[in-house]
Amino acid sequence: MDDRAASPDSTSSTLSCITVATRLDTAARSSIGASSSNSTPPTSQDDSASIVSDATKAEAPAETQQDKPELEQDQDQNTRRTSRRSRSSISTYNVQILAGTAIHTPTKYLEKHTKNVMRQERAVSDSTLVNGSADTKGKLLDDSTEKLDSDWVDEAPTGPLDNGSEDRLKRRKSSRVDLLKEVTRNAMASASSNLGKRGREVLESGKDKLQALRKGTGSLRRRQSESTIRVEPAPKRAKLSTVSMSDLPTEAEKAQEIVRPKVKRWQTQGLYLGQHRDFDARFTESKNQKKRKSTALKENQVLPLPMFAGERLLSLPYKEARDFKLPFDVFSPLPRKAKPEDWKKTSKNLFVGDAATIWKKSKPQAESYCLCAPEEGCGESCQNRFMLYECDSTNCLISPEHCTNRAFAELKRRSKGNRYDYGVEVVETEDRGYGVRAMRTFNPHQIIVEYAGEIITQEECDRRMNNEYKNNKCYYLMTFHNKMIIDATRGSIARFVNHSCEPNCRMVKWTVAGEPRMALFAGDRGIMTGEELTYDYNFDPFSSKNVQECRCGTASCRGVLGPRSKDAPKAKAATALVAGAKRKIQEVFGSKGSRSKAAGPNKRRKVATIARSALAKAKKSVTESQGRDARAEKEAAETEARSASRAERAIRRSSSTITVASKRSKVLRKGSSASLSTVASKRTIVSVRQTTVSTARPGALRRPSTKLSRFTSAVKRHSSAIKSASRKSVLPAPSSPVSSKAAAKSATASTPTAASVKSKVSSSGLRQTTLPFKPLSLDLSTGSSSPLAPNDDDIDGNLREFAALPARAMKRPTTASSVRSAAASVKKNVVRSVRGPRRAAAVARMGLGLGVGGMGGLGEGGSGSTIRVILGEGDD
Ligand SMILES: C[S@@+](CC[C@H](N)C(=O)[O-])C[C@H]1O[C@@H](n2cnc3c(N)ncnc32)[C@H](O)[C@@H]1O
Repeated sequence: MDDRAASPDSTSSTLSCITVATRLDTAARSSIGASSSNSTPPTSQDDSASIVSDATKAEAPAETQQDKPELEQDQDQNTRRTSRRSRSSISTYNVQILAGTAIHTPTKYLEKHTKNVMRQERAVSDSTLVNGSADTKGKLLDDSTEKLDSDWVDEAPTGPLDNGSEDRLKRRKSSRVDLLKEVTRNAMASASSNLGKRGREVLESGKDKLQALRKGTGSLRRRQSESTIRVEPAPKRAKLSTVSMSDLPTEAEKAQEIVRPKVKRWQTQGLYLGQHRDFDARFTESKNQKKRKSTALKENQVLPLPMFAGERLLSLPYKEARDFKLPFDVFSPLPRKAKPEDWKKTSKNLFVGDAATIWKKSKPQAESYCLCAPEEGCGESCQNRFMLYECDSTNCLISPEHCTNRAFAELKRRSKGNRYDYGVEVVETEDRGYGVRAMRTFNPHQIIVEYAGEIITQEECDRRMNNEYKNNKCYYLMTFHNKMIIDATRGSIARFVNHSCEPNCRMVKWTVAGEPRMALFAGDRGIMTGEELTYDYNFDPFSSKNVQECRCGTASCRGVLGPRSKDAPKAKAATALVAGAKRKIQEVFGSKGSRSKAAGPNKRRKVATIARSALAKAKKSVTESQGRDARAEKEAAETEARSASRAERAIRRSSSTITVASKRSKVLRKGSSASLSTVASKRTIVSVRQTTVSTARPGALRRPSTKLSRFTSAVKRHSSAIKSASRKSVLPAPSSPVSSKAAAKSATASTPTAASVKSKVSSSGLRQTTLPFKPLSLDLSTGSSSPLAPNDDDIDGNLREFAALPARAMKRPTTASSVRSAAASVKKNVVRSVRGPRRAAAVARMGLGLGVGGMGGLGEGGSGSTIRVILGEGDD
């Protein structure tokens, strides 16, 4: 070990010290790579090349800087690149070796001739020095400093080594140091021919420096001489060459050496092992594989790992499955891909055949506009929401970011995202064919997926049922709009959603940009990831033949796909039983007067007893089934009556206390040359009856009633608001009259109270007992309004849509100033709606000179906590 300490021979430093000839470096590396047997085991399959790499790691001792002379340390610092430690992890791949083109010295040869090599080191050094090609720093070999200095060499023992040294030499097992020496020797030998003039000069100067150093540094010299030097007297150069040449491997040997397969060492422990559930880290991979194949390995049923426990619970057959859900962030179910074969996909409604024509003719005329303020965000009180109209830029003033009533727009956005944004997938169920599962959570009432398909007429549906689908087990038909039908045989994923008597979703029809569209929405509880999506089909089987057993497995399962009142098939079965029994009796006893003579009296008696009991049973069954029917019908009737009375009450209350007006009006102007004439407020016609959600659904009865109850509570809130407003507020007269007529009007209405406003509203005919509202025309020039003719759209080509009343103007104009500002903003909008040369006139009339010409009635809004300004008869 001393010799190592004395000579800084770490591989890295050795290599880095060859600054003048980079080829030496390359040669040295290739030799190392070729002959190293001390590689680090590879850690992956692709890492086989690493078997031959990284020879620099293992055995070179850590050298200490204190052991070196000062100058040497300086030189080291200047020339050394990175530390051995930091380089050790870098795998080096010797391309020459891998390609089989490297000229190298096999390890075998090196080991065999270790001794020779050791002995010849000195000779090599000498010879290279003669040729002027030694390493400049004299650090390549342990004892290179000795070789450079003849005095020093003289001090070294020249005879046979002492016993200790010889032993140590014998004990040396590793060929590494020898290898390094061999490499260096080769490098130096080749350097002698490769070095140019300059290189040789550097070499010489290095030699001089070392000599100077030696002279001045007695301590180093002493240390060197004290150390056991294992170098033997230099053999003759001729001998070296003879030995080297004779022992060089032949070409065949080299080739064999190169192609010899490298043994791959597999990692048996570590982070990425045991990723499959049957892996046991205590065993080898092969043993694990064997175990996996044998059925003997049973999963720990009591305490399985959490991830596997969750998976197991979720994958149990649904009857055994426990009521258990892992949160999404703990267990994200991997999609079990089901690929339905005959599914032609489309995510948009396609009108087919006559349906397109019918659709164009029967486009819904009714419109809805919302009056929500931005802070309300089109929430529960939004009129559009209430009417199942989606808000958009044409019917809502709120920006899309703040409006929460744009479900289909959200769906469109989501469909452009990734599959988890989209959030649903087809899965195979145990006993109901395919189904749909949520891949994410959904909030209560959030849109999930659109039910899209081909829109066909009833006739086309019949044709398809009788021809194309006559052998089908599943139909994907749903009543849509105006007696049209959505056929989702070619349709969206929603067609796979199964029925449940306790569903977690609802299928709802909305009007989006004037078109009806169906979509599946989350129910009141919301949806968890992994949950199967279901809705109540309220299936109409058309005939008893089509009645299907329900396998939803819920507590309140009705037993069939359809409403409970469809117990009719059972009743029918009972009736058939009675008829069968009667027939039997007749067969036995024969018809009246012609009793069968064939049967003996005993047999007749026996059969008669059986027949009587059968008849009694059948009758009992009929009675029971009739009783069930009656009860079901009674229940249905009660529910309907309850809903109807609730609806009636709500309407009565609403009509007695408020007048709901739509926000959007249309300004109709008669294009006379002289004046800005008639501005008609064409009121939106909406009907509560339009809230039919989807056809033939008892749920549809419930839904409007829920809506109505919400509506009713909104109405109540407004009633109390108006009452308190009427107590508080006194509305002053508008400050600047519009015209003499308007001035007169405003004078008469100088101090309108809430009550007077109410009475005014009622006298103007705006007060409605039933919806829809009567449309009014508003004459700005005269300040009067009158009910519009039913078809008032033909006023003239200057018809313009009245810019919606700003939401601000809708908010509680209970004080004089707020009323004034509301009125002003109405006027501004009227003016804004006028374009072209008449605008100036309008501005003149409505704006500066004219001021506020009096407000319409102050009524209660239909929703939320706002009180809405209504342009009524006699108003500007
Ligand atoms: C619109 S498809 C639903 C998707 C269907 N499971 C499939 O594989 O294509 C309706 C059919 O699914 C089956 N189905 C849906 N819900 C069911 C339930 N709760 N019980 C039994 N069958 C059901 C019935 O065969 C029904 O006719």
